[in-house]
Amino acid sequence: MPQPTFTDLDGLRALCLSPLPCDAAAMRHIADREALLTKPPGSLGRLEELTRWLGEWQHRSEPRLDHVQCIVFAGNHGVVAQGVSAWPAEVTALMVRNFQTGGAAINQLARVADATLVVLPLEELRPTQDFTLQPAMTEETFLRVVQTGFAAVDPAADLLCLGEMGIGNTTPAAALAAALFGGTGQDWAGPGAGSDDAGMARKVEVIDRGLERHSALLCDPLKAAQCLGGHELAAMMGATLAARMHHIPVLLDGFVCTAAAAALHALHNDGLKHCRVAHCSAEPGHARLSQRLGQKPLLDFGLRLGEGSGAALAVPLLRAALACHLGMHTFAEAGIGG
Ligand SMILES: O=C(O)c1ccc[n+]([C@@H]2O[C@H](COP(=O)([O-])O)[C@@H](O)[C@H]2O)c1
Ligand SMILES: Cc1cc2nc[nH]c2cc1C
Repeated sequence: MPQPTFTDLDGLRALCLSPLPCDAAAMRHIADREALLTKPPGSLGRLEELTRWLGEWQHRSEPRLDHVQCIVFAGNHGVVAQGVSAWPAEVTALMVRNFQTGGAAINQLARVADATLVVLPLEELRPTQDFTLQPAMTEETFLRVVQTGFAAVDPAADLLCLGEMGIGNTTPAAALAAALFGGTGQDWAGPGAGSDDAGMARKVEVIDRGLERHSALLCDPLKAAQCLGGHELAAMMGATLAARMHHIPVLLDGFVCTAAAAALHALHNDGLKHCRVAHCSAEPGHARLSQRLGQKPLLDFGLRLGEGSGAALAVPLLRAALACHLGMHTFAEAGIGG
């Protein structure tokens, strides 16, 4: 498939609204085999549903997980100047270096998941604009980072794990969630990477000011993502869209990643059907956000790290689902039953 070029929001919107290439026949084939395996029907619970989901989106009646790609997008945020994070913006670049030298949690979890890790700092880590004063990104910058995210996806991947790093990014994520699903800063803000009560109060107020400033545009999910989001959020949205076009199922990570992808759901009710929320973050808004997307996170481990950590952690679960589906004997093969 040729790489699309996003020159305006309407072109991007058209792709977001284009038909969803799922494969119902592959899913039926998997369900038919599942019924023959040596176990009471349905007894492998959600593992069975996950195998069908992989086949439906990979377009394979025998799904594979030979090549798992994990992408961590990194960006900085203008709103950090307003004291919305417990950490200074410089930590974003320092953590990118840590990813590149193998020292972060995601390096270990990606290795355990047998995933190829790609780390992509966006816009040379220049911060977005402060969204309480102006749109976080111009339309041009927004489209450029969406495109970068789209292009980062390996079309040959069997599964994509998405993650991010960006000091301050739980603030744009909460603002975007409020814009897409309603509510205020109070409804969607959480402690992020460790904000105290005073930091949380600043965050709530910053989100509310952003919602107020851009209120005229927020009925459009793409405008909301441009005005309130961030570089790494826009790139994750682009990567999620690319994965759908390339028939690659996606594991979304925590609150920030899910909020970024949620714009696709807001544009089209089925826009995230090829995605699963991998875990429920301890960030309080994440459970509600997952619910609004009709998603039940696969794991609930109290993680609140980002980096794609929860997505990588869920990969062995998918490998387990496939191992059972592909490796088990049927009743006939095992000589059980009449
Ligand atoms: O996505 C999540 O569930 C999540 C929850 C808490 C913190 N984070 C990470 O923490 C950073 C943002 O926190 P903050 O407080 O600076 O907005 C950013 O690098 C995220 O990857 C991410
Ligand atoms: C140290 C640190 C590591 C992170 N990884 C993702 N977000 C993070 C935020 C901080 C502060």
